[in-house]
Amino acid sequence: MDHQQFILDNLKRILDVTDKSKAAELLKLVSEAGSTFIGGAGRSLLVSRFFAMRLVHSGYSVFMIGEVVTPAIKAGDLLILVSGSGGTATLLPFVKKAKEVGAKLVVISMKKSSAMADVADLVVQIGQDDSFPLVKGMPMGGQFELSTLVFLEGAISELIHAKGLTEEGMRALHANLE
Ligand SMILES: O=P(O)(O)OC[C@H]1O[C@](O)(CO)[C@@H](O)[C@@H]1O
Repeated sequence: MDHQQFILDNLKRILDVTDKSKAAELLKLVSEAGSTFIGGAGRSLLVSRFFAMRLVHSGYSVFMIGEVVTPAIKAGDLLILVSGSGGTATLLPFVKKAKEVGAKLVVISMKKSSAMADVADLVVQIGQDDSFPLVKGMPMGGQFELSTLVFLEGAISELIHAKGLTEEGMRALHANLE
């Protein structure tokens, strides 16, 4: 068995039924926001970090939830949560706080309805409701995490082309204390 091909085939199956127009809707909310706050749990958090870094390289004001220097979210800001289930208990207080202060909420999830999705301004559903059967070799949230990573990389490519961002310009915004 070709395990790399197996993974790529699964990601393609999921992304083929994902609504790609949601990428533009997501980017529009980021561009309209004061600052964008991003988070998730576990491997979903790691995927969200990939996206956050590229938004910084694209010139946006972005914070990861939970860093000691992360400021308060306020009206006009945007909260983006990556959560396959849309119900991870540790993230729900962030949803409540964002709503309380008048920030907008985007949930990137494999479910179109969940505790988070049901109160979101935008749900970016990766795949469809039946796109994530148990697959031996891609345990737990693996299918969601990797297909979300590719979806968000696609969104960044869309942004780069739309805004004419350059390699040099993005590199200049990359951390220089890394
Ligand atoms: O994406 P969800 O549903 O919020 O779940 C996050 C959980 O999934 C995992 O990423 C495992 O796949 C865990 O690390 C984490 O606890």
